[in-house]
Amino acid sequence: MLDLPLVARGKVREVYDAGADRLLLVASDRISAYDHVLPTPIPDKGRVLTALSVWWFEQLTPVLDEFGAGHHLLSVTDVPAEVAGRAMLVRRLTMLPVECVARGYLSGSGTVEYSRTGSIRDVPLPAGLVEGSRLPEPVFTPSTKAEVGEHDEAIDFAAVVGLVGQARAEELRELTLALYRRGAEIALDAGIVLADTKVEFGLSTEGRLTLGDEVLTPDSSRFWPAVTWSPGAAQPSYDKQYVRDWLTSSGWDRVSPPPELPDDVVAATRERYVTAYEQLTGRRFA
Ligand SMILES: CCOC(=O)Cn1cc(-c2ncnc(N)c2C#N)cn1
Repeated sequence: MLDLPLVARGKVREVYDAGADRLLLVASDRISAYDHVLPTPIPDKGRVLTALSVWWFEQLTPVLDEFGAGHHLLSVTDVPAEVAGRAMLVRRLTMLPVECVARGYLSGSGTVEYSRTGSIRDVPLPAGLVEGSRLPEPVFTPSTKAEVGEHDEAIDFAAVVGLVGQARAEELRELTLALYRRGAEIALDAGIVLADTKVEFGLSTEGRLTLGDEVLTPDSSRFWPAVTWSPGAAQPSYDKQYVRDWLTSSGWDRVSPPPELPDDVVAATRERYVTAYEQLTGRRFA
């Protein structure tokens, strides 16, 4: 355990108090599937996803600049040795109470909502879309942060206005969609469909809108292999499909504590994270 005060613990990450206006975001090697944290870690997952977030912060800085916004990353080297490579020293922000989700494709809860209403939230969509369909335009589908262990609650744009005001709500929507568009474009060039993503923003001590949290990782986004993309059924997850398929084949009931993963599934899943990083960034994962 780090000798820093723990601020928050998520399924696969922790946030520590790193002193004067700083936090330490630590990514673990834990993996979650079907809303359960699995008992078997995926070696290097934390390091790969941290390296990916750092790279995305670099790639998305021009988009942030267009909006006069910043990001919270300060350092990945000025961190305790025991978490080196899987920790980000970040600026402490006043987080805005909105999970900013952008969807470029129809999937999961989006498909359910669409099949009932022909739209997602307050955004009408054309008829005939199916699971996995690319949307005509990316859609902003915010939610409020749930308590740890609960599901985030979908809210509409009016509710965002109620939380942060009209101007800020519009800024969050436009910036979230701009970040998603740029990320989706870069990802598709690398053979990965970025189906959707969740980003979080806060205000810096100077009152500047600042991108926080992790960015465009397989934990905060749906990554699908572009080569297998085929609307009409659930798309295979780029990184979690081996785990999901093995869990299903194992007969696990998805309620009792999940079983340990076999070594080959662990190794194949680690390889998917490393490959995603190397394909996206063009850099070797050390
Ligand atoms: C364990 C998982 O929980 C979270 O990451 C959510 N969270 C974000 C913060 C935060 N708070 C102030 N400033 C920031 N820069 C951040 C960030 N990122 C706290 N919890």
